[in-house]
Amino acid sequence: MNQENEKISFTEAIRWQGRSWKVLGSLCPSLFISGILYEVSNAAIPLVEVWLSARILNELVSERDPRILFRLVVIQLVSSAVLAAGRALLLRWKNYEEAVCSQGVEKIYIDKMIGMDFENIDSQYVYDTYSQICQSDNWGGWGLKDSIYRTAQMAGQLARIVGGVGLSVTLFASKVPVDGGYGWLNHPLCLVVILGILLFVTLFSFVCSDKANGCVDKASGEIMLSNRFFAFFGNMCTERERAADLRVYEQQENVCNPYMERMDMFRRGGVLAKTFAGPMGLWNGLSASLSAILTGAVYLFVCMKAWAGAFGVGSIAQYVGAITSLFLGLTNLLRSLGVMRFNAAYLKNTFAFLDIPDKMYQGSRPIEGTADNRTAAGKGLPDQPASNKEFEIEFRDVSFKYPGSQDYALRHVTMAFKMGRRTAVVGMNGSGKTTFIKLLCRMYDPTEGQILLNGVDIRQYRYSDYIRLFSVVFQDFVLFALPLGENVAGVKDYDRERVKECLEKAGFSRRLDKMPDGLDTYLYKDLDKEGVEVSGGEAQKIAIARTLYKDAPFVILDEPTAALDPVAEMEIYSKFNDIIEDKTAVYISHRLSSCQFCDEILVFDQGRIVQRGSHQILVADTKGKYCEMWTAQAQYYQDGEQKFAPL
Ligand SMILES: Nc1ncnc2c1ncn2[C@@H]1O[C@H](COP(=O)(O)OP(=O)(O)OP(=O)(O)O)[C@@H](O)[C@H]1O
Repeated sequence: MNQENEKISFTEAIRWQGRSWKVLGSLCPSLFISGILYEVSNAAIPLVEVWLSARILNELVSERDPRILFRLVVIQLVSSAVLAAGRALLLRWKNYEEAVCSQGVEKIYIDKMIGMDFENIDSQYVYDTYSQICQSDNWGGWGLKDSIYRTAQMAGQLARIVGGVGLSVTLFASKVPVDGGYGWLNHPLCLVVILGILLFVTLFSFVCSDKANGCVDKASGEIMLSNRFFAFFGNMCTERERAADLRVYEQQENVCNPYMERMDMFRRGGVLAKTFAGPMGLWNGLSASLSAILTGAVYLFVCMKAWAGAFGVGSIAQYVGAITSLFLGLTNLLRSLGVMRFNAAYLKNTFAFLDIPDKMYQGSRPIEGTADNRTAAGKGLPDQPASNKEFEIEFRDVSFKYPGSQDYALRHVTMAFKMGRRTAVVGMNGSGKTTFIKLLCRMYDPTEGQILLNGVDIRQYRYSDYIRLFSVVFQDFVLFALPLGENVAGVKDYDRERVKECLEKAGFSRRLDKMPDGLDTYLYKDLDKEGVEVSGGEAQKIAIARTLYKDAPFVILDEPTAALDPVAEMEIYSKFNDIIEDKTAVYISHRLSSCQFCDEILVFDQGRIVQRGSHQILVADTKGKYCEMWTAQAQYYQDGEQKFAPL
């Protein structure tokens, strides 16, 4: 990131800042208003207080009129109370808006990720860009969030400058009596020298703090990489799914700790410590000493003018406060501009992520009969998914390479799904079965060839309509830590009877009876401490029920019974026809005996369909791949039977 930062010019930084204002302005306009008002009040309140205090002090050392003094003290007290209360209210408003906006910014990324072309999710570039955003946010709130705070702070700094100028004008305008020997203080050169010192110290102090920031900037690449390692190994050690492996293979000691120890960054005497204690500390120290020198110079000048009789002693506090405010405002404004430029590199990365083009799901052709019928209200609507007889899908000479891969995962696949029929897809590991399903669901588009729905290229259809044609249990399906019923229905407002029916068909009814809150029982404990843990097989049954509830014309089951016990597996197979009804079913399994009930079996080998037909036909071809796999499996079972039969 530091190399990026070097390349970003100030004009470009303003461009990225402008873009972020546009995004944030529509996302959380109230945060801009509350943030700016809060920072301005923060800058203005001390100036008001110092001005009133100066009036009181001047009165004390001059006329000492009790009525005026009383009035001034009351004004001071009331205004302090009102301003403090106003600032507290503004802070409350700003904090609230910040929390809302922070969620909004996260939502921007979530929406982008969810709406993204599936193939992009797999891409290394997307992964890197997104991790960079998360890391910079975790590390220092860099990116969109910083751009909001920076804007508000700059407004506050401007207010400090304006206030400082306003309160210090009379310092330069008021003349000392010429006969006291201090007449030279009225000389315009004196004003020029004082302003020159102010300007020089401001600029030099800015340069010092910029150098100090530069030290962190230089280390930022390493810091983020270390953060990434730390987060990765740190999270790994706390993941429940890894707990067993970590213990059995002592991975904490052998993998996590050595990696974390190798990271020099956060250790005593490491890169970060050296950066803070070394040049960065020195630059910051120099900047602070210069500020002190400036304050000293201002005190001297102001006191001399007061001594010479240009104004009352009370005004000393006002002028010192005003000049300090002016100096702080100027330095911090310059610093903020520098930080804005620094942050531009993170904004650039953020927009590189948000601008990743989504090309895949551009089709607009509607598919009749594909309304979402999962809600309770949706059930029974005339626009439910029509019978599968209306949908025929054909692969026409489809070949496919994963993005960035040189090898074809599928080669010249040509086939059509016969309506209402069951198709089994079998093959060795890595032969292309899951890839075939991913293309069918349009997670990816073919590299060559076409997939057609009712004779039309599927790219032309509206994706939301197209995906409603499928119910899929993926090999690596995931359930939500939400109530069981919502997991099955995929919506909050669902038809409870239908969910129960689907769970029963999937063989989950006995477990459902034991669920403390029935369909309302939370799965896992992430969101509810009373949530229940389900076994791998039970989770698979819930995933099958989810498939049934969706009631789509195509049902795809990728290794649907891999985690089921033999009884549950047998139940699913014996009820398979009832479960699937008249839908088109695609079934991937390594257990060839379970494919026998299918009308057609497609045998994949190295991305090609090398055989197709019914079990009887395929098994009869003794030189074919299917027969080879079948014999290997049958052998295993026969051996087993021989071994265990006597028992
Ligand atoms: N995201 C990916 N990027 C690159 N290559 C991939 C990706 N996913 C799979 N592959 C490759 O594509 C080929 C086919 O994989 P696929 O997952 O379709 O096989 P499969 O037949 O389903 O295997 P299994 O029986 O083990 O589930 C494999 O060589 C695999 O390494």
